[in-house]
Amino acid sequence: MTAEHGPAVVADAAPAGRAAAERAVLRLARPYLGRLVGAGLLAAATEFAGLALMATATWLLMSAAGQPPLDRLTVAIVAVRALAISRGVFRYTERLAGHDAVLRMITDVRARVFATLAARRGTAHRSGDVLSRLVSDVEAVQDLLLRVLVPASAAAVVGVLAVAVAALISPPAAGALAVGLLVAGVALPALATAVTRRSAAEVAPLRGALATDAIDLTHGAADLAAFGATDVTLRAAEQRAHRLARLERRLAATGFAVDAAGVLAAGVTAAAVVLVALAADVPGVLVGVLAVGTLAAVEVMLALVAAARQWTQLRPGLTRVADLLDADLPTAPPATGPTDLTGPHELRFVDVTVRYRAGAAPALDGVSLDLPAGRRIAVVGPSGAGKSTLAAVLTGTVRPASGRVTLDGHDLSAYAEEALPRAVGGLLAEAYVFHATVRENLLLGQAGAGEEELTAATAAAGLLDWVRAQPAGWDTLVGEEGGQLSGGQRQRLALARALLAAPPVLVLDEPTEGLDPTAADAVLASALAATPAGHSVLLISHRLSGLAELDEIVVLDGGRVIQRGRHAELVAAPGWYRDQWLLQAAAERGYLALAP
Ligand SMILES: Nc1ncnc2c1ncn2[C@@H]1O[C@H](COP(=O)(O)OP(=O)(O)OP(=O)(O)O)[C@@H](O)[C@H]1O
Repeated sequence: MTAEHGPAVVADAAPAGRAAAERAVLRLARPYLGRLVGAGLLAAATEFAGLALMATATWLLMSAAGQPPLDRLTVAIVAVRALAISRGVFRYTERLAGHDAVLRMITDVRARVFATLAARRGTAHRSGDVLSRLVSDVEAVQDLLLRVLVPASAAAVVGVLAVAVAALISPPAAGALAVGLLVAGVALPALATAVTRRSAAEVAPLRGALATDAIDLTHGAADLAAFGATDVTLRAAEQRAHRLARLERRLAATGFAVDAAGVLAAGVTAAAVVLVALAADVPGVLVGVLAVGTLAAVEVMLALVAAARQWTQLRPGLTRVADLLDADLPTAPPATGPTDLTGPHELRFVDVTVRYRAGAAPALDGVSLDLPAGRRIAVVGPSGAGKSTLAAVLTGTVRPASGRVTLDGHDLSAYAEEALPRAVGGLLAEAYVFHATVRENLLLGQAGAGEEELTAATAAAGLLDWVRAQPAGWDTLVGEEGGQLSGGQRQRLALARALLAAPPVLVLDEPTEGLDPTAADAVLASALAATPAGHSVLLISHRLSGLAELDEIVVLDGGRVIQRGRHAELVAAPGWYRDQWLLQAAAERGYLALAP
């Protein structure tokens, strides 16, 4: 088994076979099939009422021209009114039934997509990709049903009915109508799909690339300007925009050509039906009815062209949803570990190896560690040594390829995902600060914390003076990702939240990053002092200052433990720790000498 942070399991676009995605969507729709079929029948009734209205009105007008007695027209007059009203009623109920079914189904699908993505939180999806899966891809499922399947099946039903009714008047004319409807309902949609598919396949990634360009050009504006790369990036974005515009123009032009072919098909079919009906000696009024009815029926069938276009555009999204929901999830083994995690704990690493990618050098290589209740250890080492990986293994976000990590003798994977954070947690690398108030960000650590606890944790993190100096105090908004705070304040806020949460095994990954040496020493000392006596601490740090009181210091390099012991022992022995300690001490002496 390799680490959980492996390559994404989700295939992004490869279709699993023809119409496999559509079949998957229909499987999802099964519980709502009754409502969807009802919506389809109502849509067919709407279209048929429209068609019958045109035909009846034509008969009425042409018959009225011969000034027959009024009672011969009464039924048709009533029918015109009834059809006009019923068409509106059918349309309304169809929309109601269709949307009701689809919105219920979409809620299910969105929940399942969310659950699947959450279960794969270790895999490398970009946040934008996750968002698009949850929003636009799921909407593709909705559009497939409401804009493709329901209108297409309604059009097919109406087409068959129109041919059947025309056959009652004149079978040869019905034959001509059938040919016209096949052209409008089969040949033209196939043509529309063929001409749209290639351009649509190019348009979608181009639009995605343009959206990324827009984000890079706005979020990265300062860095692009600093490196003089604004013009080059802007030109690349403009070129993409021009290509997209060209493609969309071509797409629109071919779209218009297909639409024009549809109008032509309606005219030619109507002319053919009239000629065939006249040749078959159909009475004049009925020829008129057939002509207008044909125009209306072809119009209904042309809805299939729009449906086909829509379908082509929806396919990538549908395929992604279907792949996501179809793929077998790596099922977590049932949680067998204890659920009461409130007491003191013993955490052990035995010969733990972590490999992010098969074949790559391990990020942790045979690391063993003992963290009984109340013990405080620091993990130090050069950049890329595996320190954050160790913290990630500890919190259960990365699983080892070999070796064991146990909490109170039970394998970490035996604990329920939601139970583990009650025992192990803290300040992890790049802690997220929410666009909310200081208080709300802190309460995430301990939901019921009162003023006293907030004050203690914030003081220990060295942020209390700043909070008190703010006009809004605890209710100060910190901005998106803490953007209205300095880097150091953001870090202190995240540390205060971790101290407030106070899990029995507290992990602190670089808690003083971004602070100057004096502040860093003070914050580290107060944070350690604020940790209850029976709680163990695993501190990850670049700085070697302030570690003298810790029970053990573990030096990692290239994923291996190269030194371990107390601070005094390590500075006395030759090796990475002593070299680094001397270097850092000299650098900080220089910094302090320069500081005003
Ligand atoms: N998600 C990941 N996918 C692939 N490789 C990773 C991932 N995270 C870390 N690594 C690799 O694992 C190794 C250890 O990384 P880690 O972040 O644990 O080091 P670190 O000691 O915390 O470094 P730093 O002090 O710079 O934060 C590095 O070589 C890194 O490139």
